[in-house]
Amino acid sequence: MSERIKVAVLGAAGRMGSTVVRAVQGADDLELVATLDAGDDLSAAAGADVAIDFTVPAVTESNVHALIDAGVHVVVGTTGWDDESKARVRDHLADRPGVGVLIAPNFALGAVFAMAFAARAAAWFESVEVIELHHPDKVDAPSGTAQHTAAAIAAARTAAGVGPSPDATTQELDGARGADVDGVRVHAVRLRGLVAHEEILLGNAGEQLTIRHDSFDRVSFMPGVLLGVRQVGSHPGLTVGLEHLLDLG
Ligand SMILES: NC(=O)c1ccc[n+]([C@@H]2O[C@H](COP(=O)([O-])OP(=O)(O)OC[C@H]3O[C@@H](n4cnc5c(N)ncnc54)[C@H](O)[C@@H]3O)[C@@H](O)[C@H]2O)c1
Ligand SMILES: O=C(O)C1=N[C@H](C(=O)O)CCC1
Repeated sequence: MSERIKVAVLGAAGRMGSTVVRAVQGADDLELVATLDAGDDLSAAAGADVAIDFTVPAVTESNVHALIDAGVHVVVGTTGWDDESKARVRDHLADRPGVGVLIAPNFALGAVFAMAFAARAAAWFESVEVIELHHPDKVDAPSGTAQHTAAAIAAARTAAGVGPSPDATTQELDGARGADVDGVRVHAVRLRGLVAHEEILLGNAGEQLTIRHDSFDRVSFMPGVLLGVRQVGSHPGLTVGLEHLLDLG
């Protein structure tokens, strides 16, 4: 058998991190060499080939820079990334050829396909809005997935020369029309009992297309996380979105 990939998990005590630890332990080609949570010394991850970060938006970027310095590939599921923080990682990686970082707002395969289908359809519908629905312990809104979805929809509509969704609202309570992500309205629901869900609503005169994805359990993210771990070393530089590993990018 070829050598196993040495894996470190950051945020290992969390909802996602603990699920990832079990998934790595269950994979014959992976070896769990470090589990870290808040307060642990990041240098414990330096012996890994790949580190997986499911921490919190406030710390994920500094974790990634430290791991790049240590020459460790990184698979990032933590959300909260913006254009500036991604640009800083891209610049850092330019000085560390061979190191790969994959940032994916959603590792559930169905969610990645839902985003891709929505972006393809978006140029053909007059109206489009995104609704994301999550458990109430989530700290960021709107979800990273919804922002990634809206950005892809906006890019597809711009490329096709489609204008903004029609909206006659002139009077509103703050927030009633949701957040504006690249011109696409995004609404966030927080409800006990939910895990991670997204609907993309597309409307034309006389018809509606609804694309919906549901993660009922965090195990849904594991095939995508493991795919990222196995492939990140062959994708030097920064990759944003699992779609690029599924030939959907
Ligand atoms: N990409 C995806 O598919 C996907 C799926 C689910 C969740 N997420 C994202 O993953 C992140 C984590 O979600 P969660 O539900 O597991 O949160 P959580 O709060 O359950 O877990 C976060 C963990 O990170 C730990 N942590 C905090 N600071 C740390 C540090 N400096 N070093 C190491 N660990 C640290 C916390 O103690 C906690 O155990 C969120 O940003 C969430 O949006 C992404
Ligand atoms: O539970 C969370 O938190 C999730 N966060 C990601 C996001 O913000 O898109 C992915 C789904 C679950």
